[in-house]
Amino acid sequence: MIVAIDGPSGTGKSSTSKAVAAKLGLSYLDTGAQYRAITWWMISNGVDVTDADAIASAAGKPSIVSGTDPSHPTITVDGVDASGPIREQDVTAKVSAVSAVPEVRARITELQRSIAAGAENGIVVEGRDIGTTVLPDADLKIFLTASPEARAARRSGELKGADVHATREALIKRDAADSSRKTSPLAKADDAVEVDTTDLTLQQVIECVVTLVEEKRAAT
Ligand SMILES: Nc1ncnc2c1ncn2[C@@H]1O[C@H](COP(=O)(O)OP(=O)(O)OP(=O)(O)O)[C@@H](O)[C@H]1O
Ligand SMILES: Nc1ccn([C@H]2C[C@H](O)[C@@H](COP(=O)(O)O)O2)c(=O)n1
Repeated sequence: MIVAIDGPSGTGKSSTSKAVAAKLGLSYLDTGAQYRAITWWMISNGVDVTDADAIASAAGKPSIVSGTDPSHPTITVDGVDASGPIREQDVTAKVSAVSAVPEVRARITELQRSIAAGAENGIVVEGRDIGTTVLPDADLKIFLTASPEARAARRSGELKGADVHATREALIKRDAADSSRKTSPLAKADDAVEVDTTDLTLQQVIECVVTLVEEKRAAT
């Protein structure tokens, strides 16, 4: 069972995917963490992230390893735990530019496909282009959405007191960059089930996705 969960930032992809994978005994892959990891490596190694050629030349250098246990997902870069630094503001501000470079996408997509192929009990893979490009033959594709206001409120709560208006603007800017890039943009696959999470609790979204997976399992 391969489940692809895509959607814009703050729609609940990570929280939902981890919980669904844990409940159903599946592996879990956070592909955003991989793009963040390569971005962190570029910044740490002095690569100019406004220079697409420089990013492309360096794209093959870092070794990125993702742990796929949903109760303890991990990510290392060249053997170093990167789970903290990849969430820093500087990485968040630069990840859309780095992830738009085709050589970066080719490298990370190959990694994602090999992780999915090796997941013996099945996997939930979440990101922006999983249903459209990375795993177009996934058994189930889900596209999560939510209003910008709901997403900003969720993120501000997480960032403890962050300005909701500024958070909303930052989310919208990153979604616009991710949706408008030429290579494999953020998009809903034609055969994805869209779930609007604006007025749902996280628990309701998890239950909805678990039901969709169970229905798919029963039908195959
Ligand atoms: N339905 C929901 N209702 C309320 N809060 C939610 C809901 N879904 C997720 N959240 C909360 O919103 C925040 C963002 O969720 P999450 O990180 O899962 O989103 P995401 O889509 O993976 O975002 P990103 O793409 O930026 O990583 C978290 O604090 C999470 O607990
Ligand atoms: N499949 C993916 C996953 C992520 N990205 C890029 C675009 C996002 O803004 C960024 C960070 O993702 P997040 O941690 O917020 O889920 O990574 C992508 O291009 N493709």
